[in-house]
Amino acid sequence: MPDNAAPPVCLTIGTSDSGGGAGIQGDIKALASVGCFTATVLAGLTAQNTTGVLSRHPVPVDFLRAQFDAVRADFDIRAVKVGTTWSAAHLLAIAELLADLAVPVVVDPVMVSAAGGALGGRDARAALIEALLPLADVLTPNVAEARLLTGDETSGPGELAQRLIGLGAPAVVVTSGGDGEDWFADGLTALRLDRPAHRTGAEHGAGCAHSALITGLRAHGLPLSQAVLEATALASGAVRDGLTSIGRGVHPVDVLGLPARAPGRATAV
Ligand SMILES: Nc1ncnc2c1ncn2[C@@H]1O[C@H](COP(=O)(O)OP(=O)(O)OP(=O)(O)O)[C@@H](O)[C@H]1O
Ligand SMILES: Cc1ncc(COP(=O)(O)O)c(N)n1
Repeated sequence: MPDNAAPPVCLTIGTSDSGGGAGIQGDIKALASVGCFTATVLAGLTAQNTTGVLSRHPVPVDFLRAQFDAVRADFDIRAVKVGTTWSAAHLLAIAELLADLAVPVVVDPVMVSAAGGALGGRDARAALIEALLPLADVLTPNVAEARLLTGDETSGPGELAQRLIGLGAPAVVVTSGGDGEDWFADGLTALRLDRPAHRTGAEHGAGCAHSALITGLRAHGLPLSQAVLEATALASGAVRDGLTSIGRGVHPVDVLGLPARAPGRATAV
């Protein structure tokens, strides 16, 4: 008999953030916050903190495959997030590995960090559009990434979302960070997602949390539109509650309510 209380397993394919706020580390926390267990496939490592990306080290594609095979052989994966993936070779391998895994795939095409460091090569653009978009459940770029992907340097998030649908994405959320205007489109509807814009300076990891939360909520079986609305509200709350005492740059978001978990503060269950 299926155990309905068992946490669904999600897989995140992306890159380590040594600063702990974004990337794979951010994904694990965001997925845990919505009751998911997370398996990880690393495509690369960064030497990074809240002030920026200091150094980077892609993982060889063969070793990416080995991680995927190990995880796939042992877990019932319910949803996948693809984050920072570095190169066309990594993206093509990921598309091949995911081709027969019939679960929602959330693609967050990360190319720049909140603190400004480059996180991907330009050759990745064509591979992402040709190989990964056809497998995606939803694509979640920010405005800068949507402009890079479409080559449209001037349009706002609503129009960029429509353009990405035109490039083959089945659904898109274009996020606008502190500008507060995110847009959802799925080919049938286009919707502005109203949410507050918080000025806490704690946005490091917001985009990673947002796409990981959509992934986790999809793993629980929520319809895409509901998963997007809930993830938007939760990611926005994580910026509002961000950890402004941590780091000297763009502070990390907090999806877990860490201050309330300190010894003596936690509510007894
Ligand atoms: N200043 C803010 N106030 C409220 N919510 C925010 C803020 N910044 C980010 N968010 C939340 O985080 C989500 C992602 O936002 P953002 O555009 O900053 O992502 P990003 O980090 O640029 O994305 P990517 O991972 O694609 O690089 C938004 O949908 C929103 O819910
Ligand atoms: C390894 C890695 N992946 C993704 C991001 C983007 O996160 P953000 O734009 O929220 O800083 C990052 N900074 N580092």
